[in-house]
Amino acid sequence: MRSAKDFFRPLAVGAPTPLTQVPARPSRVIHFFDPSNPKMAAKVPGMVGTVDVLLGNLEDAVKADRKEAARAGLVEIAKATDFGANTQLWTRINALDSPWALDDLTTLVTEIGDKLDVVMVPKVQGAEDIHYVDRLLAQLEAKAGLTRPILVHAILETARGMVNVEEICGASPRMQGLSLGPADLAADRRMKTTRVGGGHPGYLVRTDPVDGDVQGERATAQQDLWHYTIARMVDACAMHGIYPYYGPFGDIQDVVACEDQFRNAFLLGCVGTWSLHPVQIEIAKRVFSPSAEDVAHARRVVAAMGDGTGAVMLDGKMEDDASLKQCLVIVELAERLSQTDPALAELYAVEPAAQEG
Ligand SMILES: CC(C)(COP(=O)(O)OP(=O)(O)OC[C@H]1O[C@@H](n2cnc3c(N)ncnc32)[C@H](O)[C@@H]1OP(=O)(O)O)[C@@H](O)C(=O)NCCC(=O)NCCSC(=O)C[C@H](O)C(=O)O
Ligand SMILES: [Mg+2]
Repeated sequence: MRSAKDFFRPLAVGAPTPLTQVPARPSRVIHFFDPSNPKMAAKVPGMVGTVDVLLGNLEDAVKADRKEAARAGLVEIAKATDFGANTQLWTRINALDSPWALDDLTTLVTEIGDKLDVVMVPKVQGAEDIHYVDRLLAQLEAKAGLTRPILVHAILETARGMVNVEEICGASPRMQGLSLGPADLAADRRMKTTRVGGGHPGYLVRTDPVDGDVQGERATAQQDLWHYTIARMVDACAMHGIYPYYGPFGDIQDVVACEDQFRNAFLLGCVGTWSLHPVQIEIAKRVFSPSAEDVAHARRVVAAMGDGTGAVMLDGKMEDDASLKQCLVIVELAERLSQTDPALAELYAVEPAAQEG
């Protein structure tokens, strides 16, 4: 473990100084594309400004014999594309135990490191994986002459990674956030699901029998398979000042259940999610932006609470310091999103002066 004094020192001579705070840029939707797929790659320039993050995926979903093509394709796209101020470029590299991860990092940082905001690392098991990437990134940044550090995002998709979630979040000042990898995590945990995220109709609770009639009609309610996992991620991220995200929802056609899954994650504290197909982009943006009603209510509470102390009644409900703090989360998120999204600025009626602050 590094001492507190060393924690924010560069890990290689000439590497940029680590950030003490993760930049709070909108990342409601992390849109995955396969850079080796010509049809998807052609769509990327047109998606700039419509998604918060464009992620060139090099790992799973890219066939083994397309790994080099995907890496080269991402370099080409990054060099040719102006991502503007409101869309970040991220990548998901191959797993650290694969034959491709080292070349992924070496090529991407030296070729397009100046355009790359975040490297997503899959199947992170513990702090040792982050330490490895941290040092390597510092060496490569120094070699490439980069002036700002590339951040790291870990995917939780093993039981060991989940058990070590707190140490992963705190392993480096580069840590930007965590995503849930429900498909790999389910397999590693030996869960009996066969889906990429989402629920399962068999995971339910049933009301008690009436008059001992166990065969009688009894209401059931499907439960959320991911509640425990997401809640743990959210706490670990909040503790370390980094951001939690849901992950993939593989049933592309079921836009209704997709929205439900995204909203559960939003309500529990996640700041964004992945989109795997263009149809999921608008869902993610809508769900991870607070509603106009919630923003208006939150502002009323903030106004009613004055100096923030004491308790007041508003619409028959008690408001105090703790509800004020929840409302400030909503108001601050709305103001941050309004700075990059004119439609939301209008929806939330944010004054231009507030947008600049
Ligand atoms: C899921 C898909 C394979 C579906 O692709 P396709 O069959 O081509 O869908 P459509 O015909 O509906 O596509 C319509 C047009 O849209 C383009 N398209 C599709 N997806 C994308 C995209 N992601 N970005 C940009 N453009 C896209 C198609 O090319 C069509 O174009 P056109 O013909 O010109 O109209 C496909 O969507 C896909 O591969 N998506 C990404 C999948 C992915 O990244 N998977 C990895 C992340 S999930 C994971 O890894 C699990 C996780 O790690 C865990 O453990 O849980
Ligand atoms: Mg996975």
